[in-house]
Amino acid sequence: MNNKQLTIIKIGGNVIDNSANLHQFLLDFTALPGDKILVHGGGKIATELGESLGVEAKMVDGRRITDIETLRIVTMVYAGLINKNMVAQLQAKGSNAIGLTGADGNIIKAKKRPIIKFSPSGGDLEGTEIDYGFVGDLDENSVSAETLDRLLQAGLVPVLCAITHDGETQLLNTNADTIASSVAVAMSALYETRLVYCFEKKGVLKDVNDDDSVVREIKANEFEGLKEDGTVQGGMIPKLHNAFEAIKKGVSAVYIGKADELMELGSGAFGTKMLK
Ligand SMILES: Nc1ncnc2c1ncn2[C@@H]1O[C@H](COP(=O)(O)OP(=O)(O)O)[C@@H](O)[C@H]1O
Ligand SMILES: CC(=O)N[C@@H](CCC(=O)OP(=O)(O)O)C(=O)O
Repeated sequence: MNNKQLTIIKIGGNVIDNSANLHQFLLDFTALPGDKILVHGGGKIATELGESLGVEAKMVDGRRITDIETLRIVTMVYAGLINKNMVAQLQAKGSNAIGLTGADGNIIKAKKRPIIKFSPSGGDLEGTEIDYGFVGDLDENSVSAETLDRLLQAGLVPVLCAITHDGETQLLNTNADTIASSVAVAMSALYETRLVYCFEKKGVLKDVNDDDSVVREIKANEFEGLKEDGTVQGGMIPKLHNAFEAIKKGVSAVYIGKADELMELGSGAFGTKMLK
């Protein structure tokens, strides 16, 4: 058992898009004790900028089809606009943040997703071939835990965006929930690691329209049933998949909850906790 503790927090695009919510979240993040890493998305902002430039967003199974035009947009939005603004805000709040893509320091090396047959159960796209374009998939060797550890030991707070690379000049777009999960798994070799997904709802909800219907704990073997009965849908499906992957592969604790309730994390009253 590692005695060093680390918290990895992922913040989604709906919170980033609201400046008051983002400001409060970054204050709470700064106040959180101990070593920490922030992973951010920003899908909503990339979609809006794309639309204003005449590039329509195409999502399949919660993942963005990333052609060359889209890759330019997401690189500008995630690695530039969002990442650098977040670092500047964290610096002003007293967190010594350093903003990084997966190419910086070779922190996350991904593999371009091959053209795959899409087979959701009963979906319209069943059997069709999908080319996701410049989307990067991660495996157990993708994240350099040693490099992240060196940054933490230097007193820095890594702020990772959803851009990775293949090591051969190509930048790739990787879902931020997946990055958070893979970083947490890799870091759990060195630290006792907890992973926290923050978004705009109070946790995984029994009824997505009732904000107070939070499910406090979900066991891995309950996930399939929640998908089948429609309790979890859309972006929540890949988020839960990533959450359970992390728990299965050695992360000590995984939570999904509301960004502005982050201060409740230690009290046991924060969001939904994933169980093995
Ligand atoms: N049972 C559920 N509980 C909470 N949210 C759910 C549920 N089922 C589907 N969702 C949807 O999942 C969304 C979160 O997924 P996503 O948009 O990918 O998150 P993020 O903003 O972190 O990227 C919520 O905004 C909500 O609309
Ligand atoms: C491949 C892929 O889908 N990448 C994501 C990366 C951003 C992200 O994950 O943003 P949120 O966390 O705000 O959804 C995308 O471009 O939407």
